[in-house]
Amino acid sequence: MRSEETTADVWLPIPADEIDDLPGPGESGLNYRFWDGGPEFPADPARCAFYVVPYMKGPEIAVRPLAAMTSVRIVQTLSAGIDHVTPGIDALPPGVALCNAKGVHEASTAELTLALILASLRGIPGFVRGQDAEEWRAGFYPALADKSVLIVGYGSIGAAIEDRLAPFECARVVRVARSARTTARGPVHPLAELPALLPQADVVVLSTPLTPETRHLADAGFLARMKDGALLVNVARGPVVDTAALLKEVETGRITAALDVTDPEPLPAGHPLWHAPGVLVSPHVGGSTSAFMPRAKRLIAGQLRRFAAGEEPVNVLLTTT
Ligand SMILES: NC(=O)c1ccc[n+]([C@@H]2O[C@H](COP(=O)([O-])OP(=O)(O)OC[C@H]3O[C@@H](n4cnc5c(N)ncnc54)[C@H](O)[C@@H]3O)[C@@H](O)[C@H]2O)c1
Ligand SMILES: O=C(O)[C@H](O)COP(=O)(O)O
Repeated sequence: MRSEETTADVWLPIPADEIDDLPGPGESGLNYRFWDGGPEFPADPARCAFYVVPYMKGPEIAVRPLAAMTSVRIVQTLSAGIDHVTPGIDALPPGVALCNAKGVHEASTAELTLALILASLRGIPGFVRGQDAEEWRAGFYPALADKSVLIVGYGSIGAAIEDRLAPFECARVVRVARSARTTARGPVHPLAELPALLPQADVVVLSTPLTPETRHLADAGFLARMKDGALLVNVARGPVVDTAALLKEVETGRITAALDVTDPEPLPAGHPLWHAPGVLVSPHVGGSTSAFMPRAKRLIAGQLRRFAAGEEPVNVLLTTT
């Protein structure tokens, strides 16, 4: 990477001096430019070869500089989901690798999934309200033990959720992904089998990416197939659930829900989901923990070392044509 022709700009949303083990600008020919998603981005986007998309920003920010990045080779997100970047990929030249943050979010998102399942089943939100009101609200609540859990979107996060379910003595963990495969734990069922599997699950976890195929995957028909008393957990993306259909279903008290992601997001004041019966909402914090920054920095440093050495990046989800 040393010659003049290969000297290239890297746009980082984290200052270069805060990331250990980055290839030094002298040795690599890489020229680090800081952009945190603010209104001013570095001059000369046409020189950018490696763009690290600022974290937790919507498409309007993530995508804004893409059209001007005529020599970009790698677009790296710090999120697992790339739905906020895909609206901009048509503007990219061919051969650009779009890489996600596989390895960064699994542990944190799986932890939150367990927290939401346990809190919802065991009635923790009601205890917090009781404590606020100084009321002793004793009762009987469902356990996770002996329950059947269905994970829809069994990828990196789905597998991390299954890892964390292991000590809870569930009756079954059932896995669904786009297509069938076998894992050391057992089969992953194809999406076509979902309608038959839904009525058997006590807890249904959504951990798919948001794609045209998964938008409103949990629609009225999906929700109607869920067992009476079942819990729906969404840690995927808000629009994977049809919010209007979910509101109708929870109003009847037939099912409950725990949502780390909502549609719309952020959920505005006055939205009916805030006070819907049996619905626990967390503000899209699945990946937002102390584990994020060290893991994100390690990913960036590794990708840039590979880039400077002329090696292929990891976590490539697609290459533009
Ligand atoms: N709540 C959060 O803070 C948070 C954090 C990280 C990721 N996420 C979301 O979780 C998603 C999954 O992340 P991952 O790292 O596990 O991705 P992944 O690519 O490893 O796994 C996704 C799985 O979903 C399956 N899938 C895709 N389309 C499907 C469909 N139509 N029906 C059923 N399954 C389908 C795939 O086959 C794959 O097994 C991300 O795309 C992101 O949207 C949310
Ligand atoms: O997909 C993820 O990793 C998290 O949900 C954060 O995604 P975002 O940065 O696209 O909001």
